[in-house]
Amino acid sequence: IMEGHNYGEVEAIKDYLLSKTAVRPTIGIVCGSGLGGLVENVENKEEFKYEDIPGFPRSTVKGHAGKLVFGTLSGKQVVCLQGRFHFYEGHGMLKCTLPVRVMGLLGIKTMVVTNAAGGVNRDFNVGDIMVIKDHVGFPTIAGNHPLTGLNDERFGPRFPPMNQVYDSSYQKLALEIANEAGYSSFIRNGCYCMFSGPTYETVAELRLAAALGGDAVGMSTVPEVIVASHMGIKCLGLSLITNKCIMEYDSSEEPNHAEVLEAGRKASKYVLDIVTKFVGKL
Ligand SMILES: Nc1nc2ncn(CCNC(CO)CO)c2c(=O)[nH]1
Repeated sequence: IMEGHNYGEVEAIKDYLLSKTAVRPTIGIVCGSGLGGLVENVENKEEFKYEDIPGFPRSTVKGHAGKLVFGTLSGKQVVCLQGRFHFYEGHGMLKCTLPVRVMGLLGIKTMVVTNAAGGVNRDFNVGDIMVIKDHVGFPTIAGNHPLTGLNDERFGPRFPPMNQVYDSSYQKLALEIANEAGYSSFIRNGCYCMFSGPTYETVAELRLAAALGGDAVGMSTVPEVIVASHMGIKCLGLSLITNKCIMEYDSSEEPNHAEVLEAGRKASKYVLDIVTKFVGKL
């Protein structure tokens, strides 16, 4: 099949899942590195391992469980992706974003996407939570894009607008929730820059991101948000800052995945609190 034409594949997975659960989710939640604990507050959980879902990709990254979790959160019917697919794992962009298309056909109208990210903005600290207001997708700008190839109008339009991709009322609500919860000292609002990974960025690449107004960098989220927005799903993005990017040549430090997972575990309770309250207020 020509790339970009996976409606039938997605529909078959949707039909399989609808036959297995009575949950009809209106909200999808994507859990980032070390943020799998987000599903702790979900009640009446019904879990499907990715490998048990016919046609679903396999997750390969440490810290990503690989489960689709249906249930109720703050009184709303939700579906959570516990473990996401990254472009750096070698999945094409179509496969990376297939779970979002499945959630779209399941009927979600809102997607909350969380990720771990490196802090580029020098005011950011480890443990900060950044409400995403916009993104720069280096891979998608270069053509590694989930919407290239044939466009299936049943998903969305050929040329989708991207100027409102992070819903401004959702950003406002998330910031209000965080400030009311007493998180004002570590809640941020900024721009997320995606690099393909798996390498972390060079100093020059980080300076490029900063020059473009980037506040945080990561290796995910952009493809999922593009595909969700294409399907008319409104998005809220939350980046947990797990490390400060090294932007000097004479630094002896090195970024590593262990510190990302550790910081994620420590601060995930705040992300969980914001998401739980956000879902309740929709
Ligand atoms: N400099 C930098 N720091 C980061 N901390 C978390 N991530 C997000 C990537 N997370 C995993 C892979 O999913 C690698 O730690 C990054 C990143 O991409 N770059």
